Amino acid sequence: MMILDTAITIQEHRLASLLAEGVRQARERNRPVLVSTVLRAPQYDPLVFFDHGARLADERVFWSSPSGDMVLAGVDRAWDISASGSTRFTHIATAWAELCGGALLDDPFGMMGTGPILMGGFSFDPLRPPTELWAGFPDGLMLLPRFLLTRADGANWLTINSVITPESTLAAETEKAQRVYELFDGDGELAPMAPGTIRQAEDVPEAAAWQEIVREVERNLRGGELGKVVLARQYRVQGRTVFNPARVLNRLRVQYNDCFLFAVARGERCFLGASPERLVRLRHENVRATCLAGSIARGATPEEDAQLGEELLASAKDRAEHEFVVRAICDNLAEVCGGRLSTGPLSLMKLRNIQHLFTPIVGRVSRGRNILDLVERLHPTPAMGGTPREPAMAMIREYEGMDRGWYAAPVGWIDARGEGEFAVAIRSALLRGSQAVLFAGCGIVAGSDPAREYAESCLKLRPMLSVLGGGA
Ligand SMILES: C=C(O[C@@H]1C=C(C(=O)O)C=C[C@H]1O)C(=O)O
Repeated sequence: MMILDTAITIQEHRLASLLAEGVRQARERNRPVLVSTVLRAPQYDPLVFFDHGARLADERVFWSSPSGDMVLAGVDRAWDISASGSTRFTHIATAWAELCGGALLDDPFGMMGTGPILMGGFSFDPLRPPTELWAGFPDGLMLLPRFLLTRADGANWLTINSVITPESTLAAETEKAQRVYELFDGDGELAPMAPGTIRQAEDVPEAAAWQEIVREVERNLRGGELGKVVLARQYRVQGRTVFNPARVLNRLRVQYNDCFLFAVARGERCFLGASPERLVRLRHENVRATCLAGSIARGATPEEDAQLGEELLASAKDRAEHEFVVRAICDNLAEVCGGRLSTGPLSLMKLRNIQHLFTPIVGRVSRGRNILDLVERLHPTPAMGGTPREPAMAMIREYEGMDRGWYAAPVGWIDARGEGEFAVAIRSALLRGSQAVLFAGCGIVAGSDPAREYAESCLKLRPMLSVLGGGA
């Protein structure tokens, strides 16, 4: 047994015998064998763990549910499952179930968010040809981290995953697993980010051109069959120095703690954000989904703020935009929840610089469902695509003229039982070195005003822009 300063205690003989059994089984069964060990971990900041991971590996993932209730920091890849096209969700779910089927688990605790967990995401539209911007982010990519630090209910857990193939050797697998010690090195603090780190920024397309697109789409919506189409745009930023994802996440954690924080880092690119929008959660057959659509600014005073909230609640246009989302989510979940589905009251979700109309949905599914099945049914909701779904997607392809990549698409995790949680990857940016591409979109309905939609998209860019150093 080896005890380190950081008090991570690994029973190395136990890990070694599990790995040896994995090597034996992989050869005997002539297939990959997943081996997973869960340990108690010290009170170490998962974000520091994520930051240290950059020294060790090209691939890192981060997830935090609102208020940090469940934090997952994954470093290095033990395995991945990628997929393209319209079968991407089922392909990944099937391959994952197969891998978990023959797994060797050493987990005396059984805590949610520990053990074998796949983390990653999907592109918004698998029918749109990909571009260089999103290289390394295919239609679907879920990573099994080699090392996963979980914070749940105030305690930390460390999972070490290995996937052993018939070609693996015990010595190589042991050596890879033991690199975990390097992640707990150092003082456990993140260096702060220097303020004013942005040198230059531009709207893509240019503001007037984007408003022209909104105008044209709005014209199409008047009297047509389409109810709503979401149009997005980019804001491209050039930093003074390379953006460090962990420091950016650290600022998001301070300023947007009520959101889902997520990051998927692959080589020099990192997609990250702070999204207020859950797509769906599945835990013990209980489903939760979020309808979020309809937006207005926060007020400078409590009175003004309350007045703006009232204005949003009374706005027929925003209510219509919101209702499309509620109806679609209920319809899509009704197929699996039947009558065990209920819609909470409409209220306001107040975020740091924007407020939204919000309706929670809860339901129950029968045993054996997996979260990816629910993600497939729900994505894209009319909050990100439009309604009806297919014609709205076709219109986005025709008018938007950009590669959304993983923006506005599902990002999250699934465990070995098929449970997990996905958020919608909005309020997000793709970092690459000292460059960042930020994304924001707005629901367009008949009667939408291009200038107001542009202003709303600016509000939605603000969270990422402020943490990148571009003002409040
Ligand atoms: C598309 C975005 O946000 C979505 C669009 C909203 C709207 O149009 O009112 C509100 C919340 C989100 O569902 C984004 O932030 O990029």
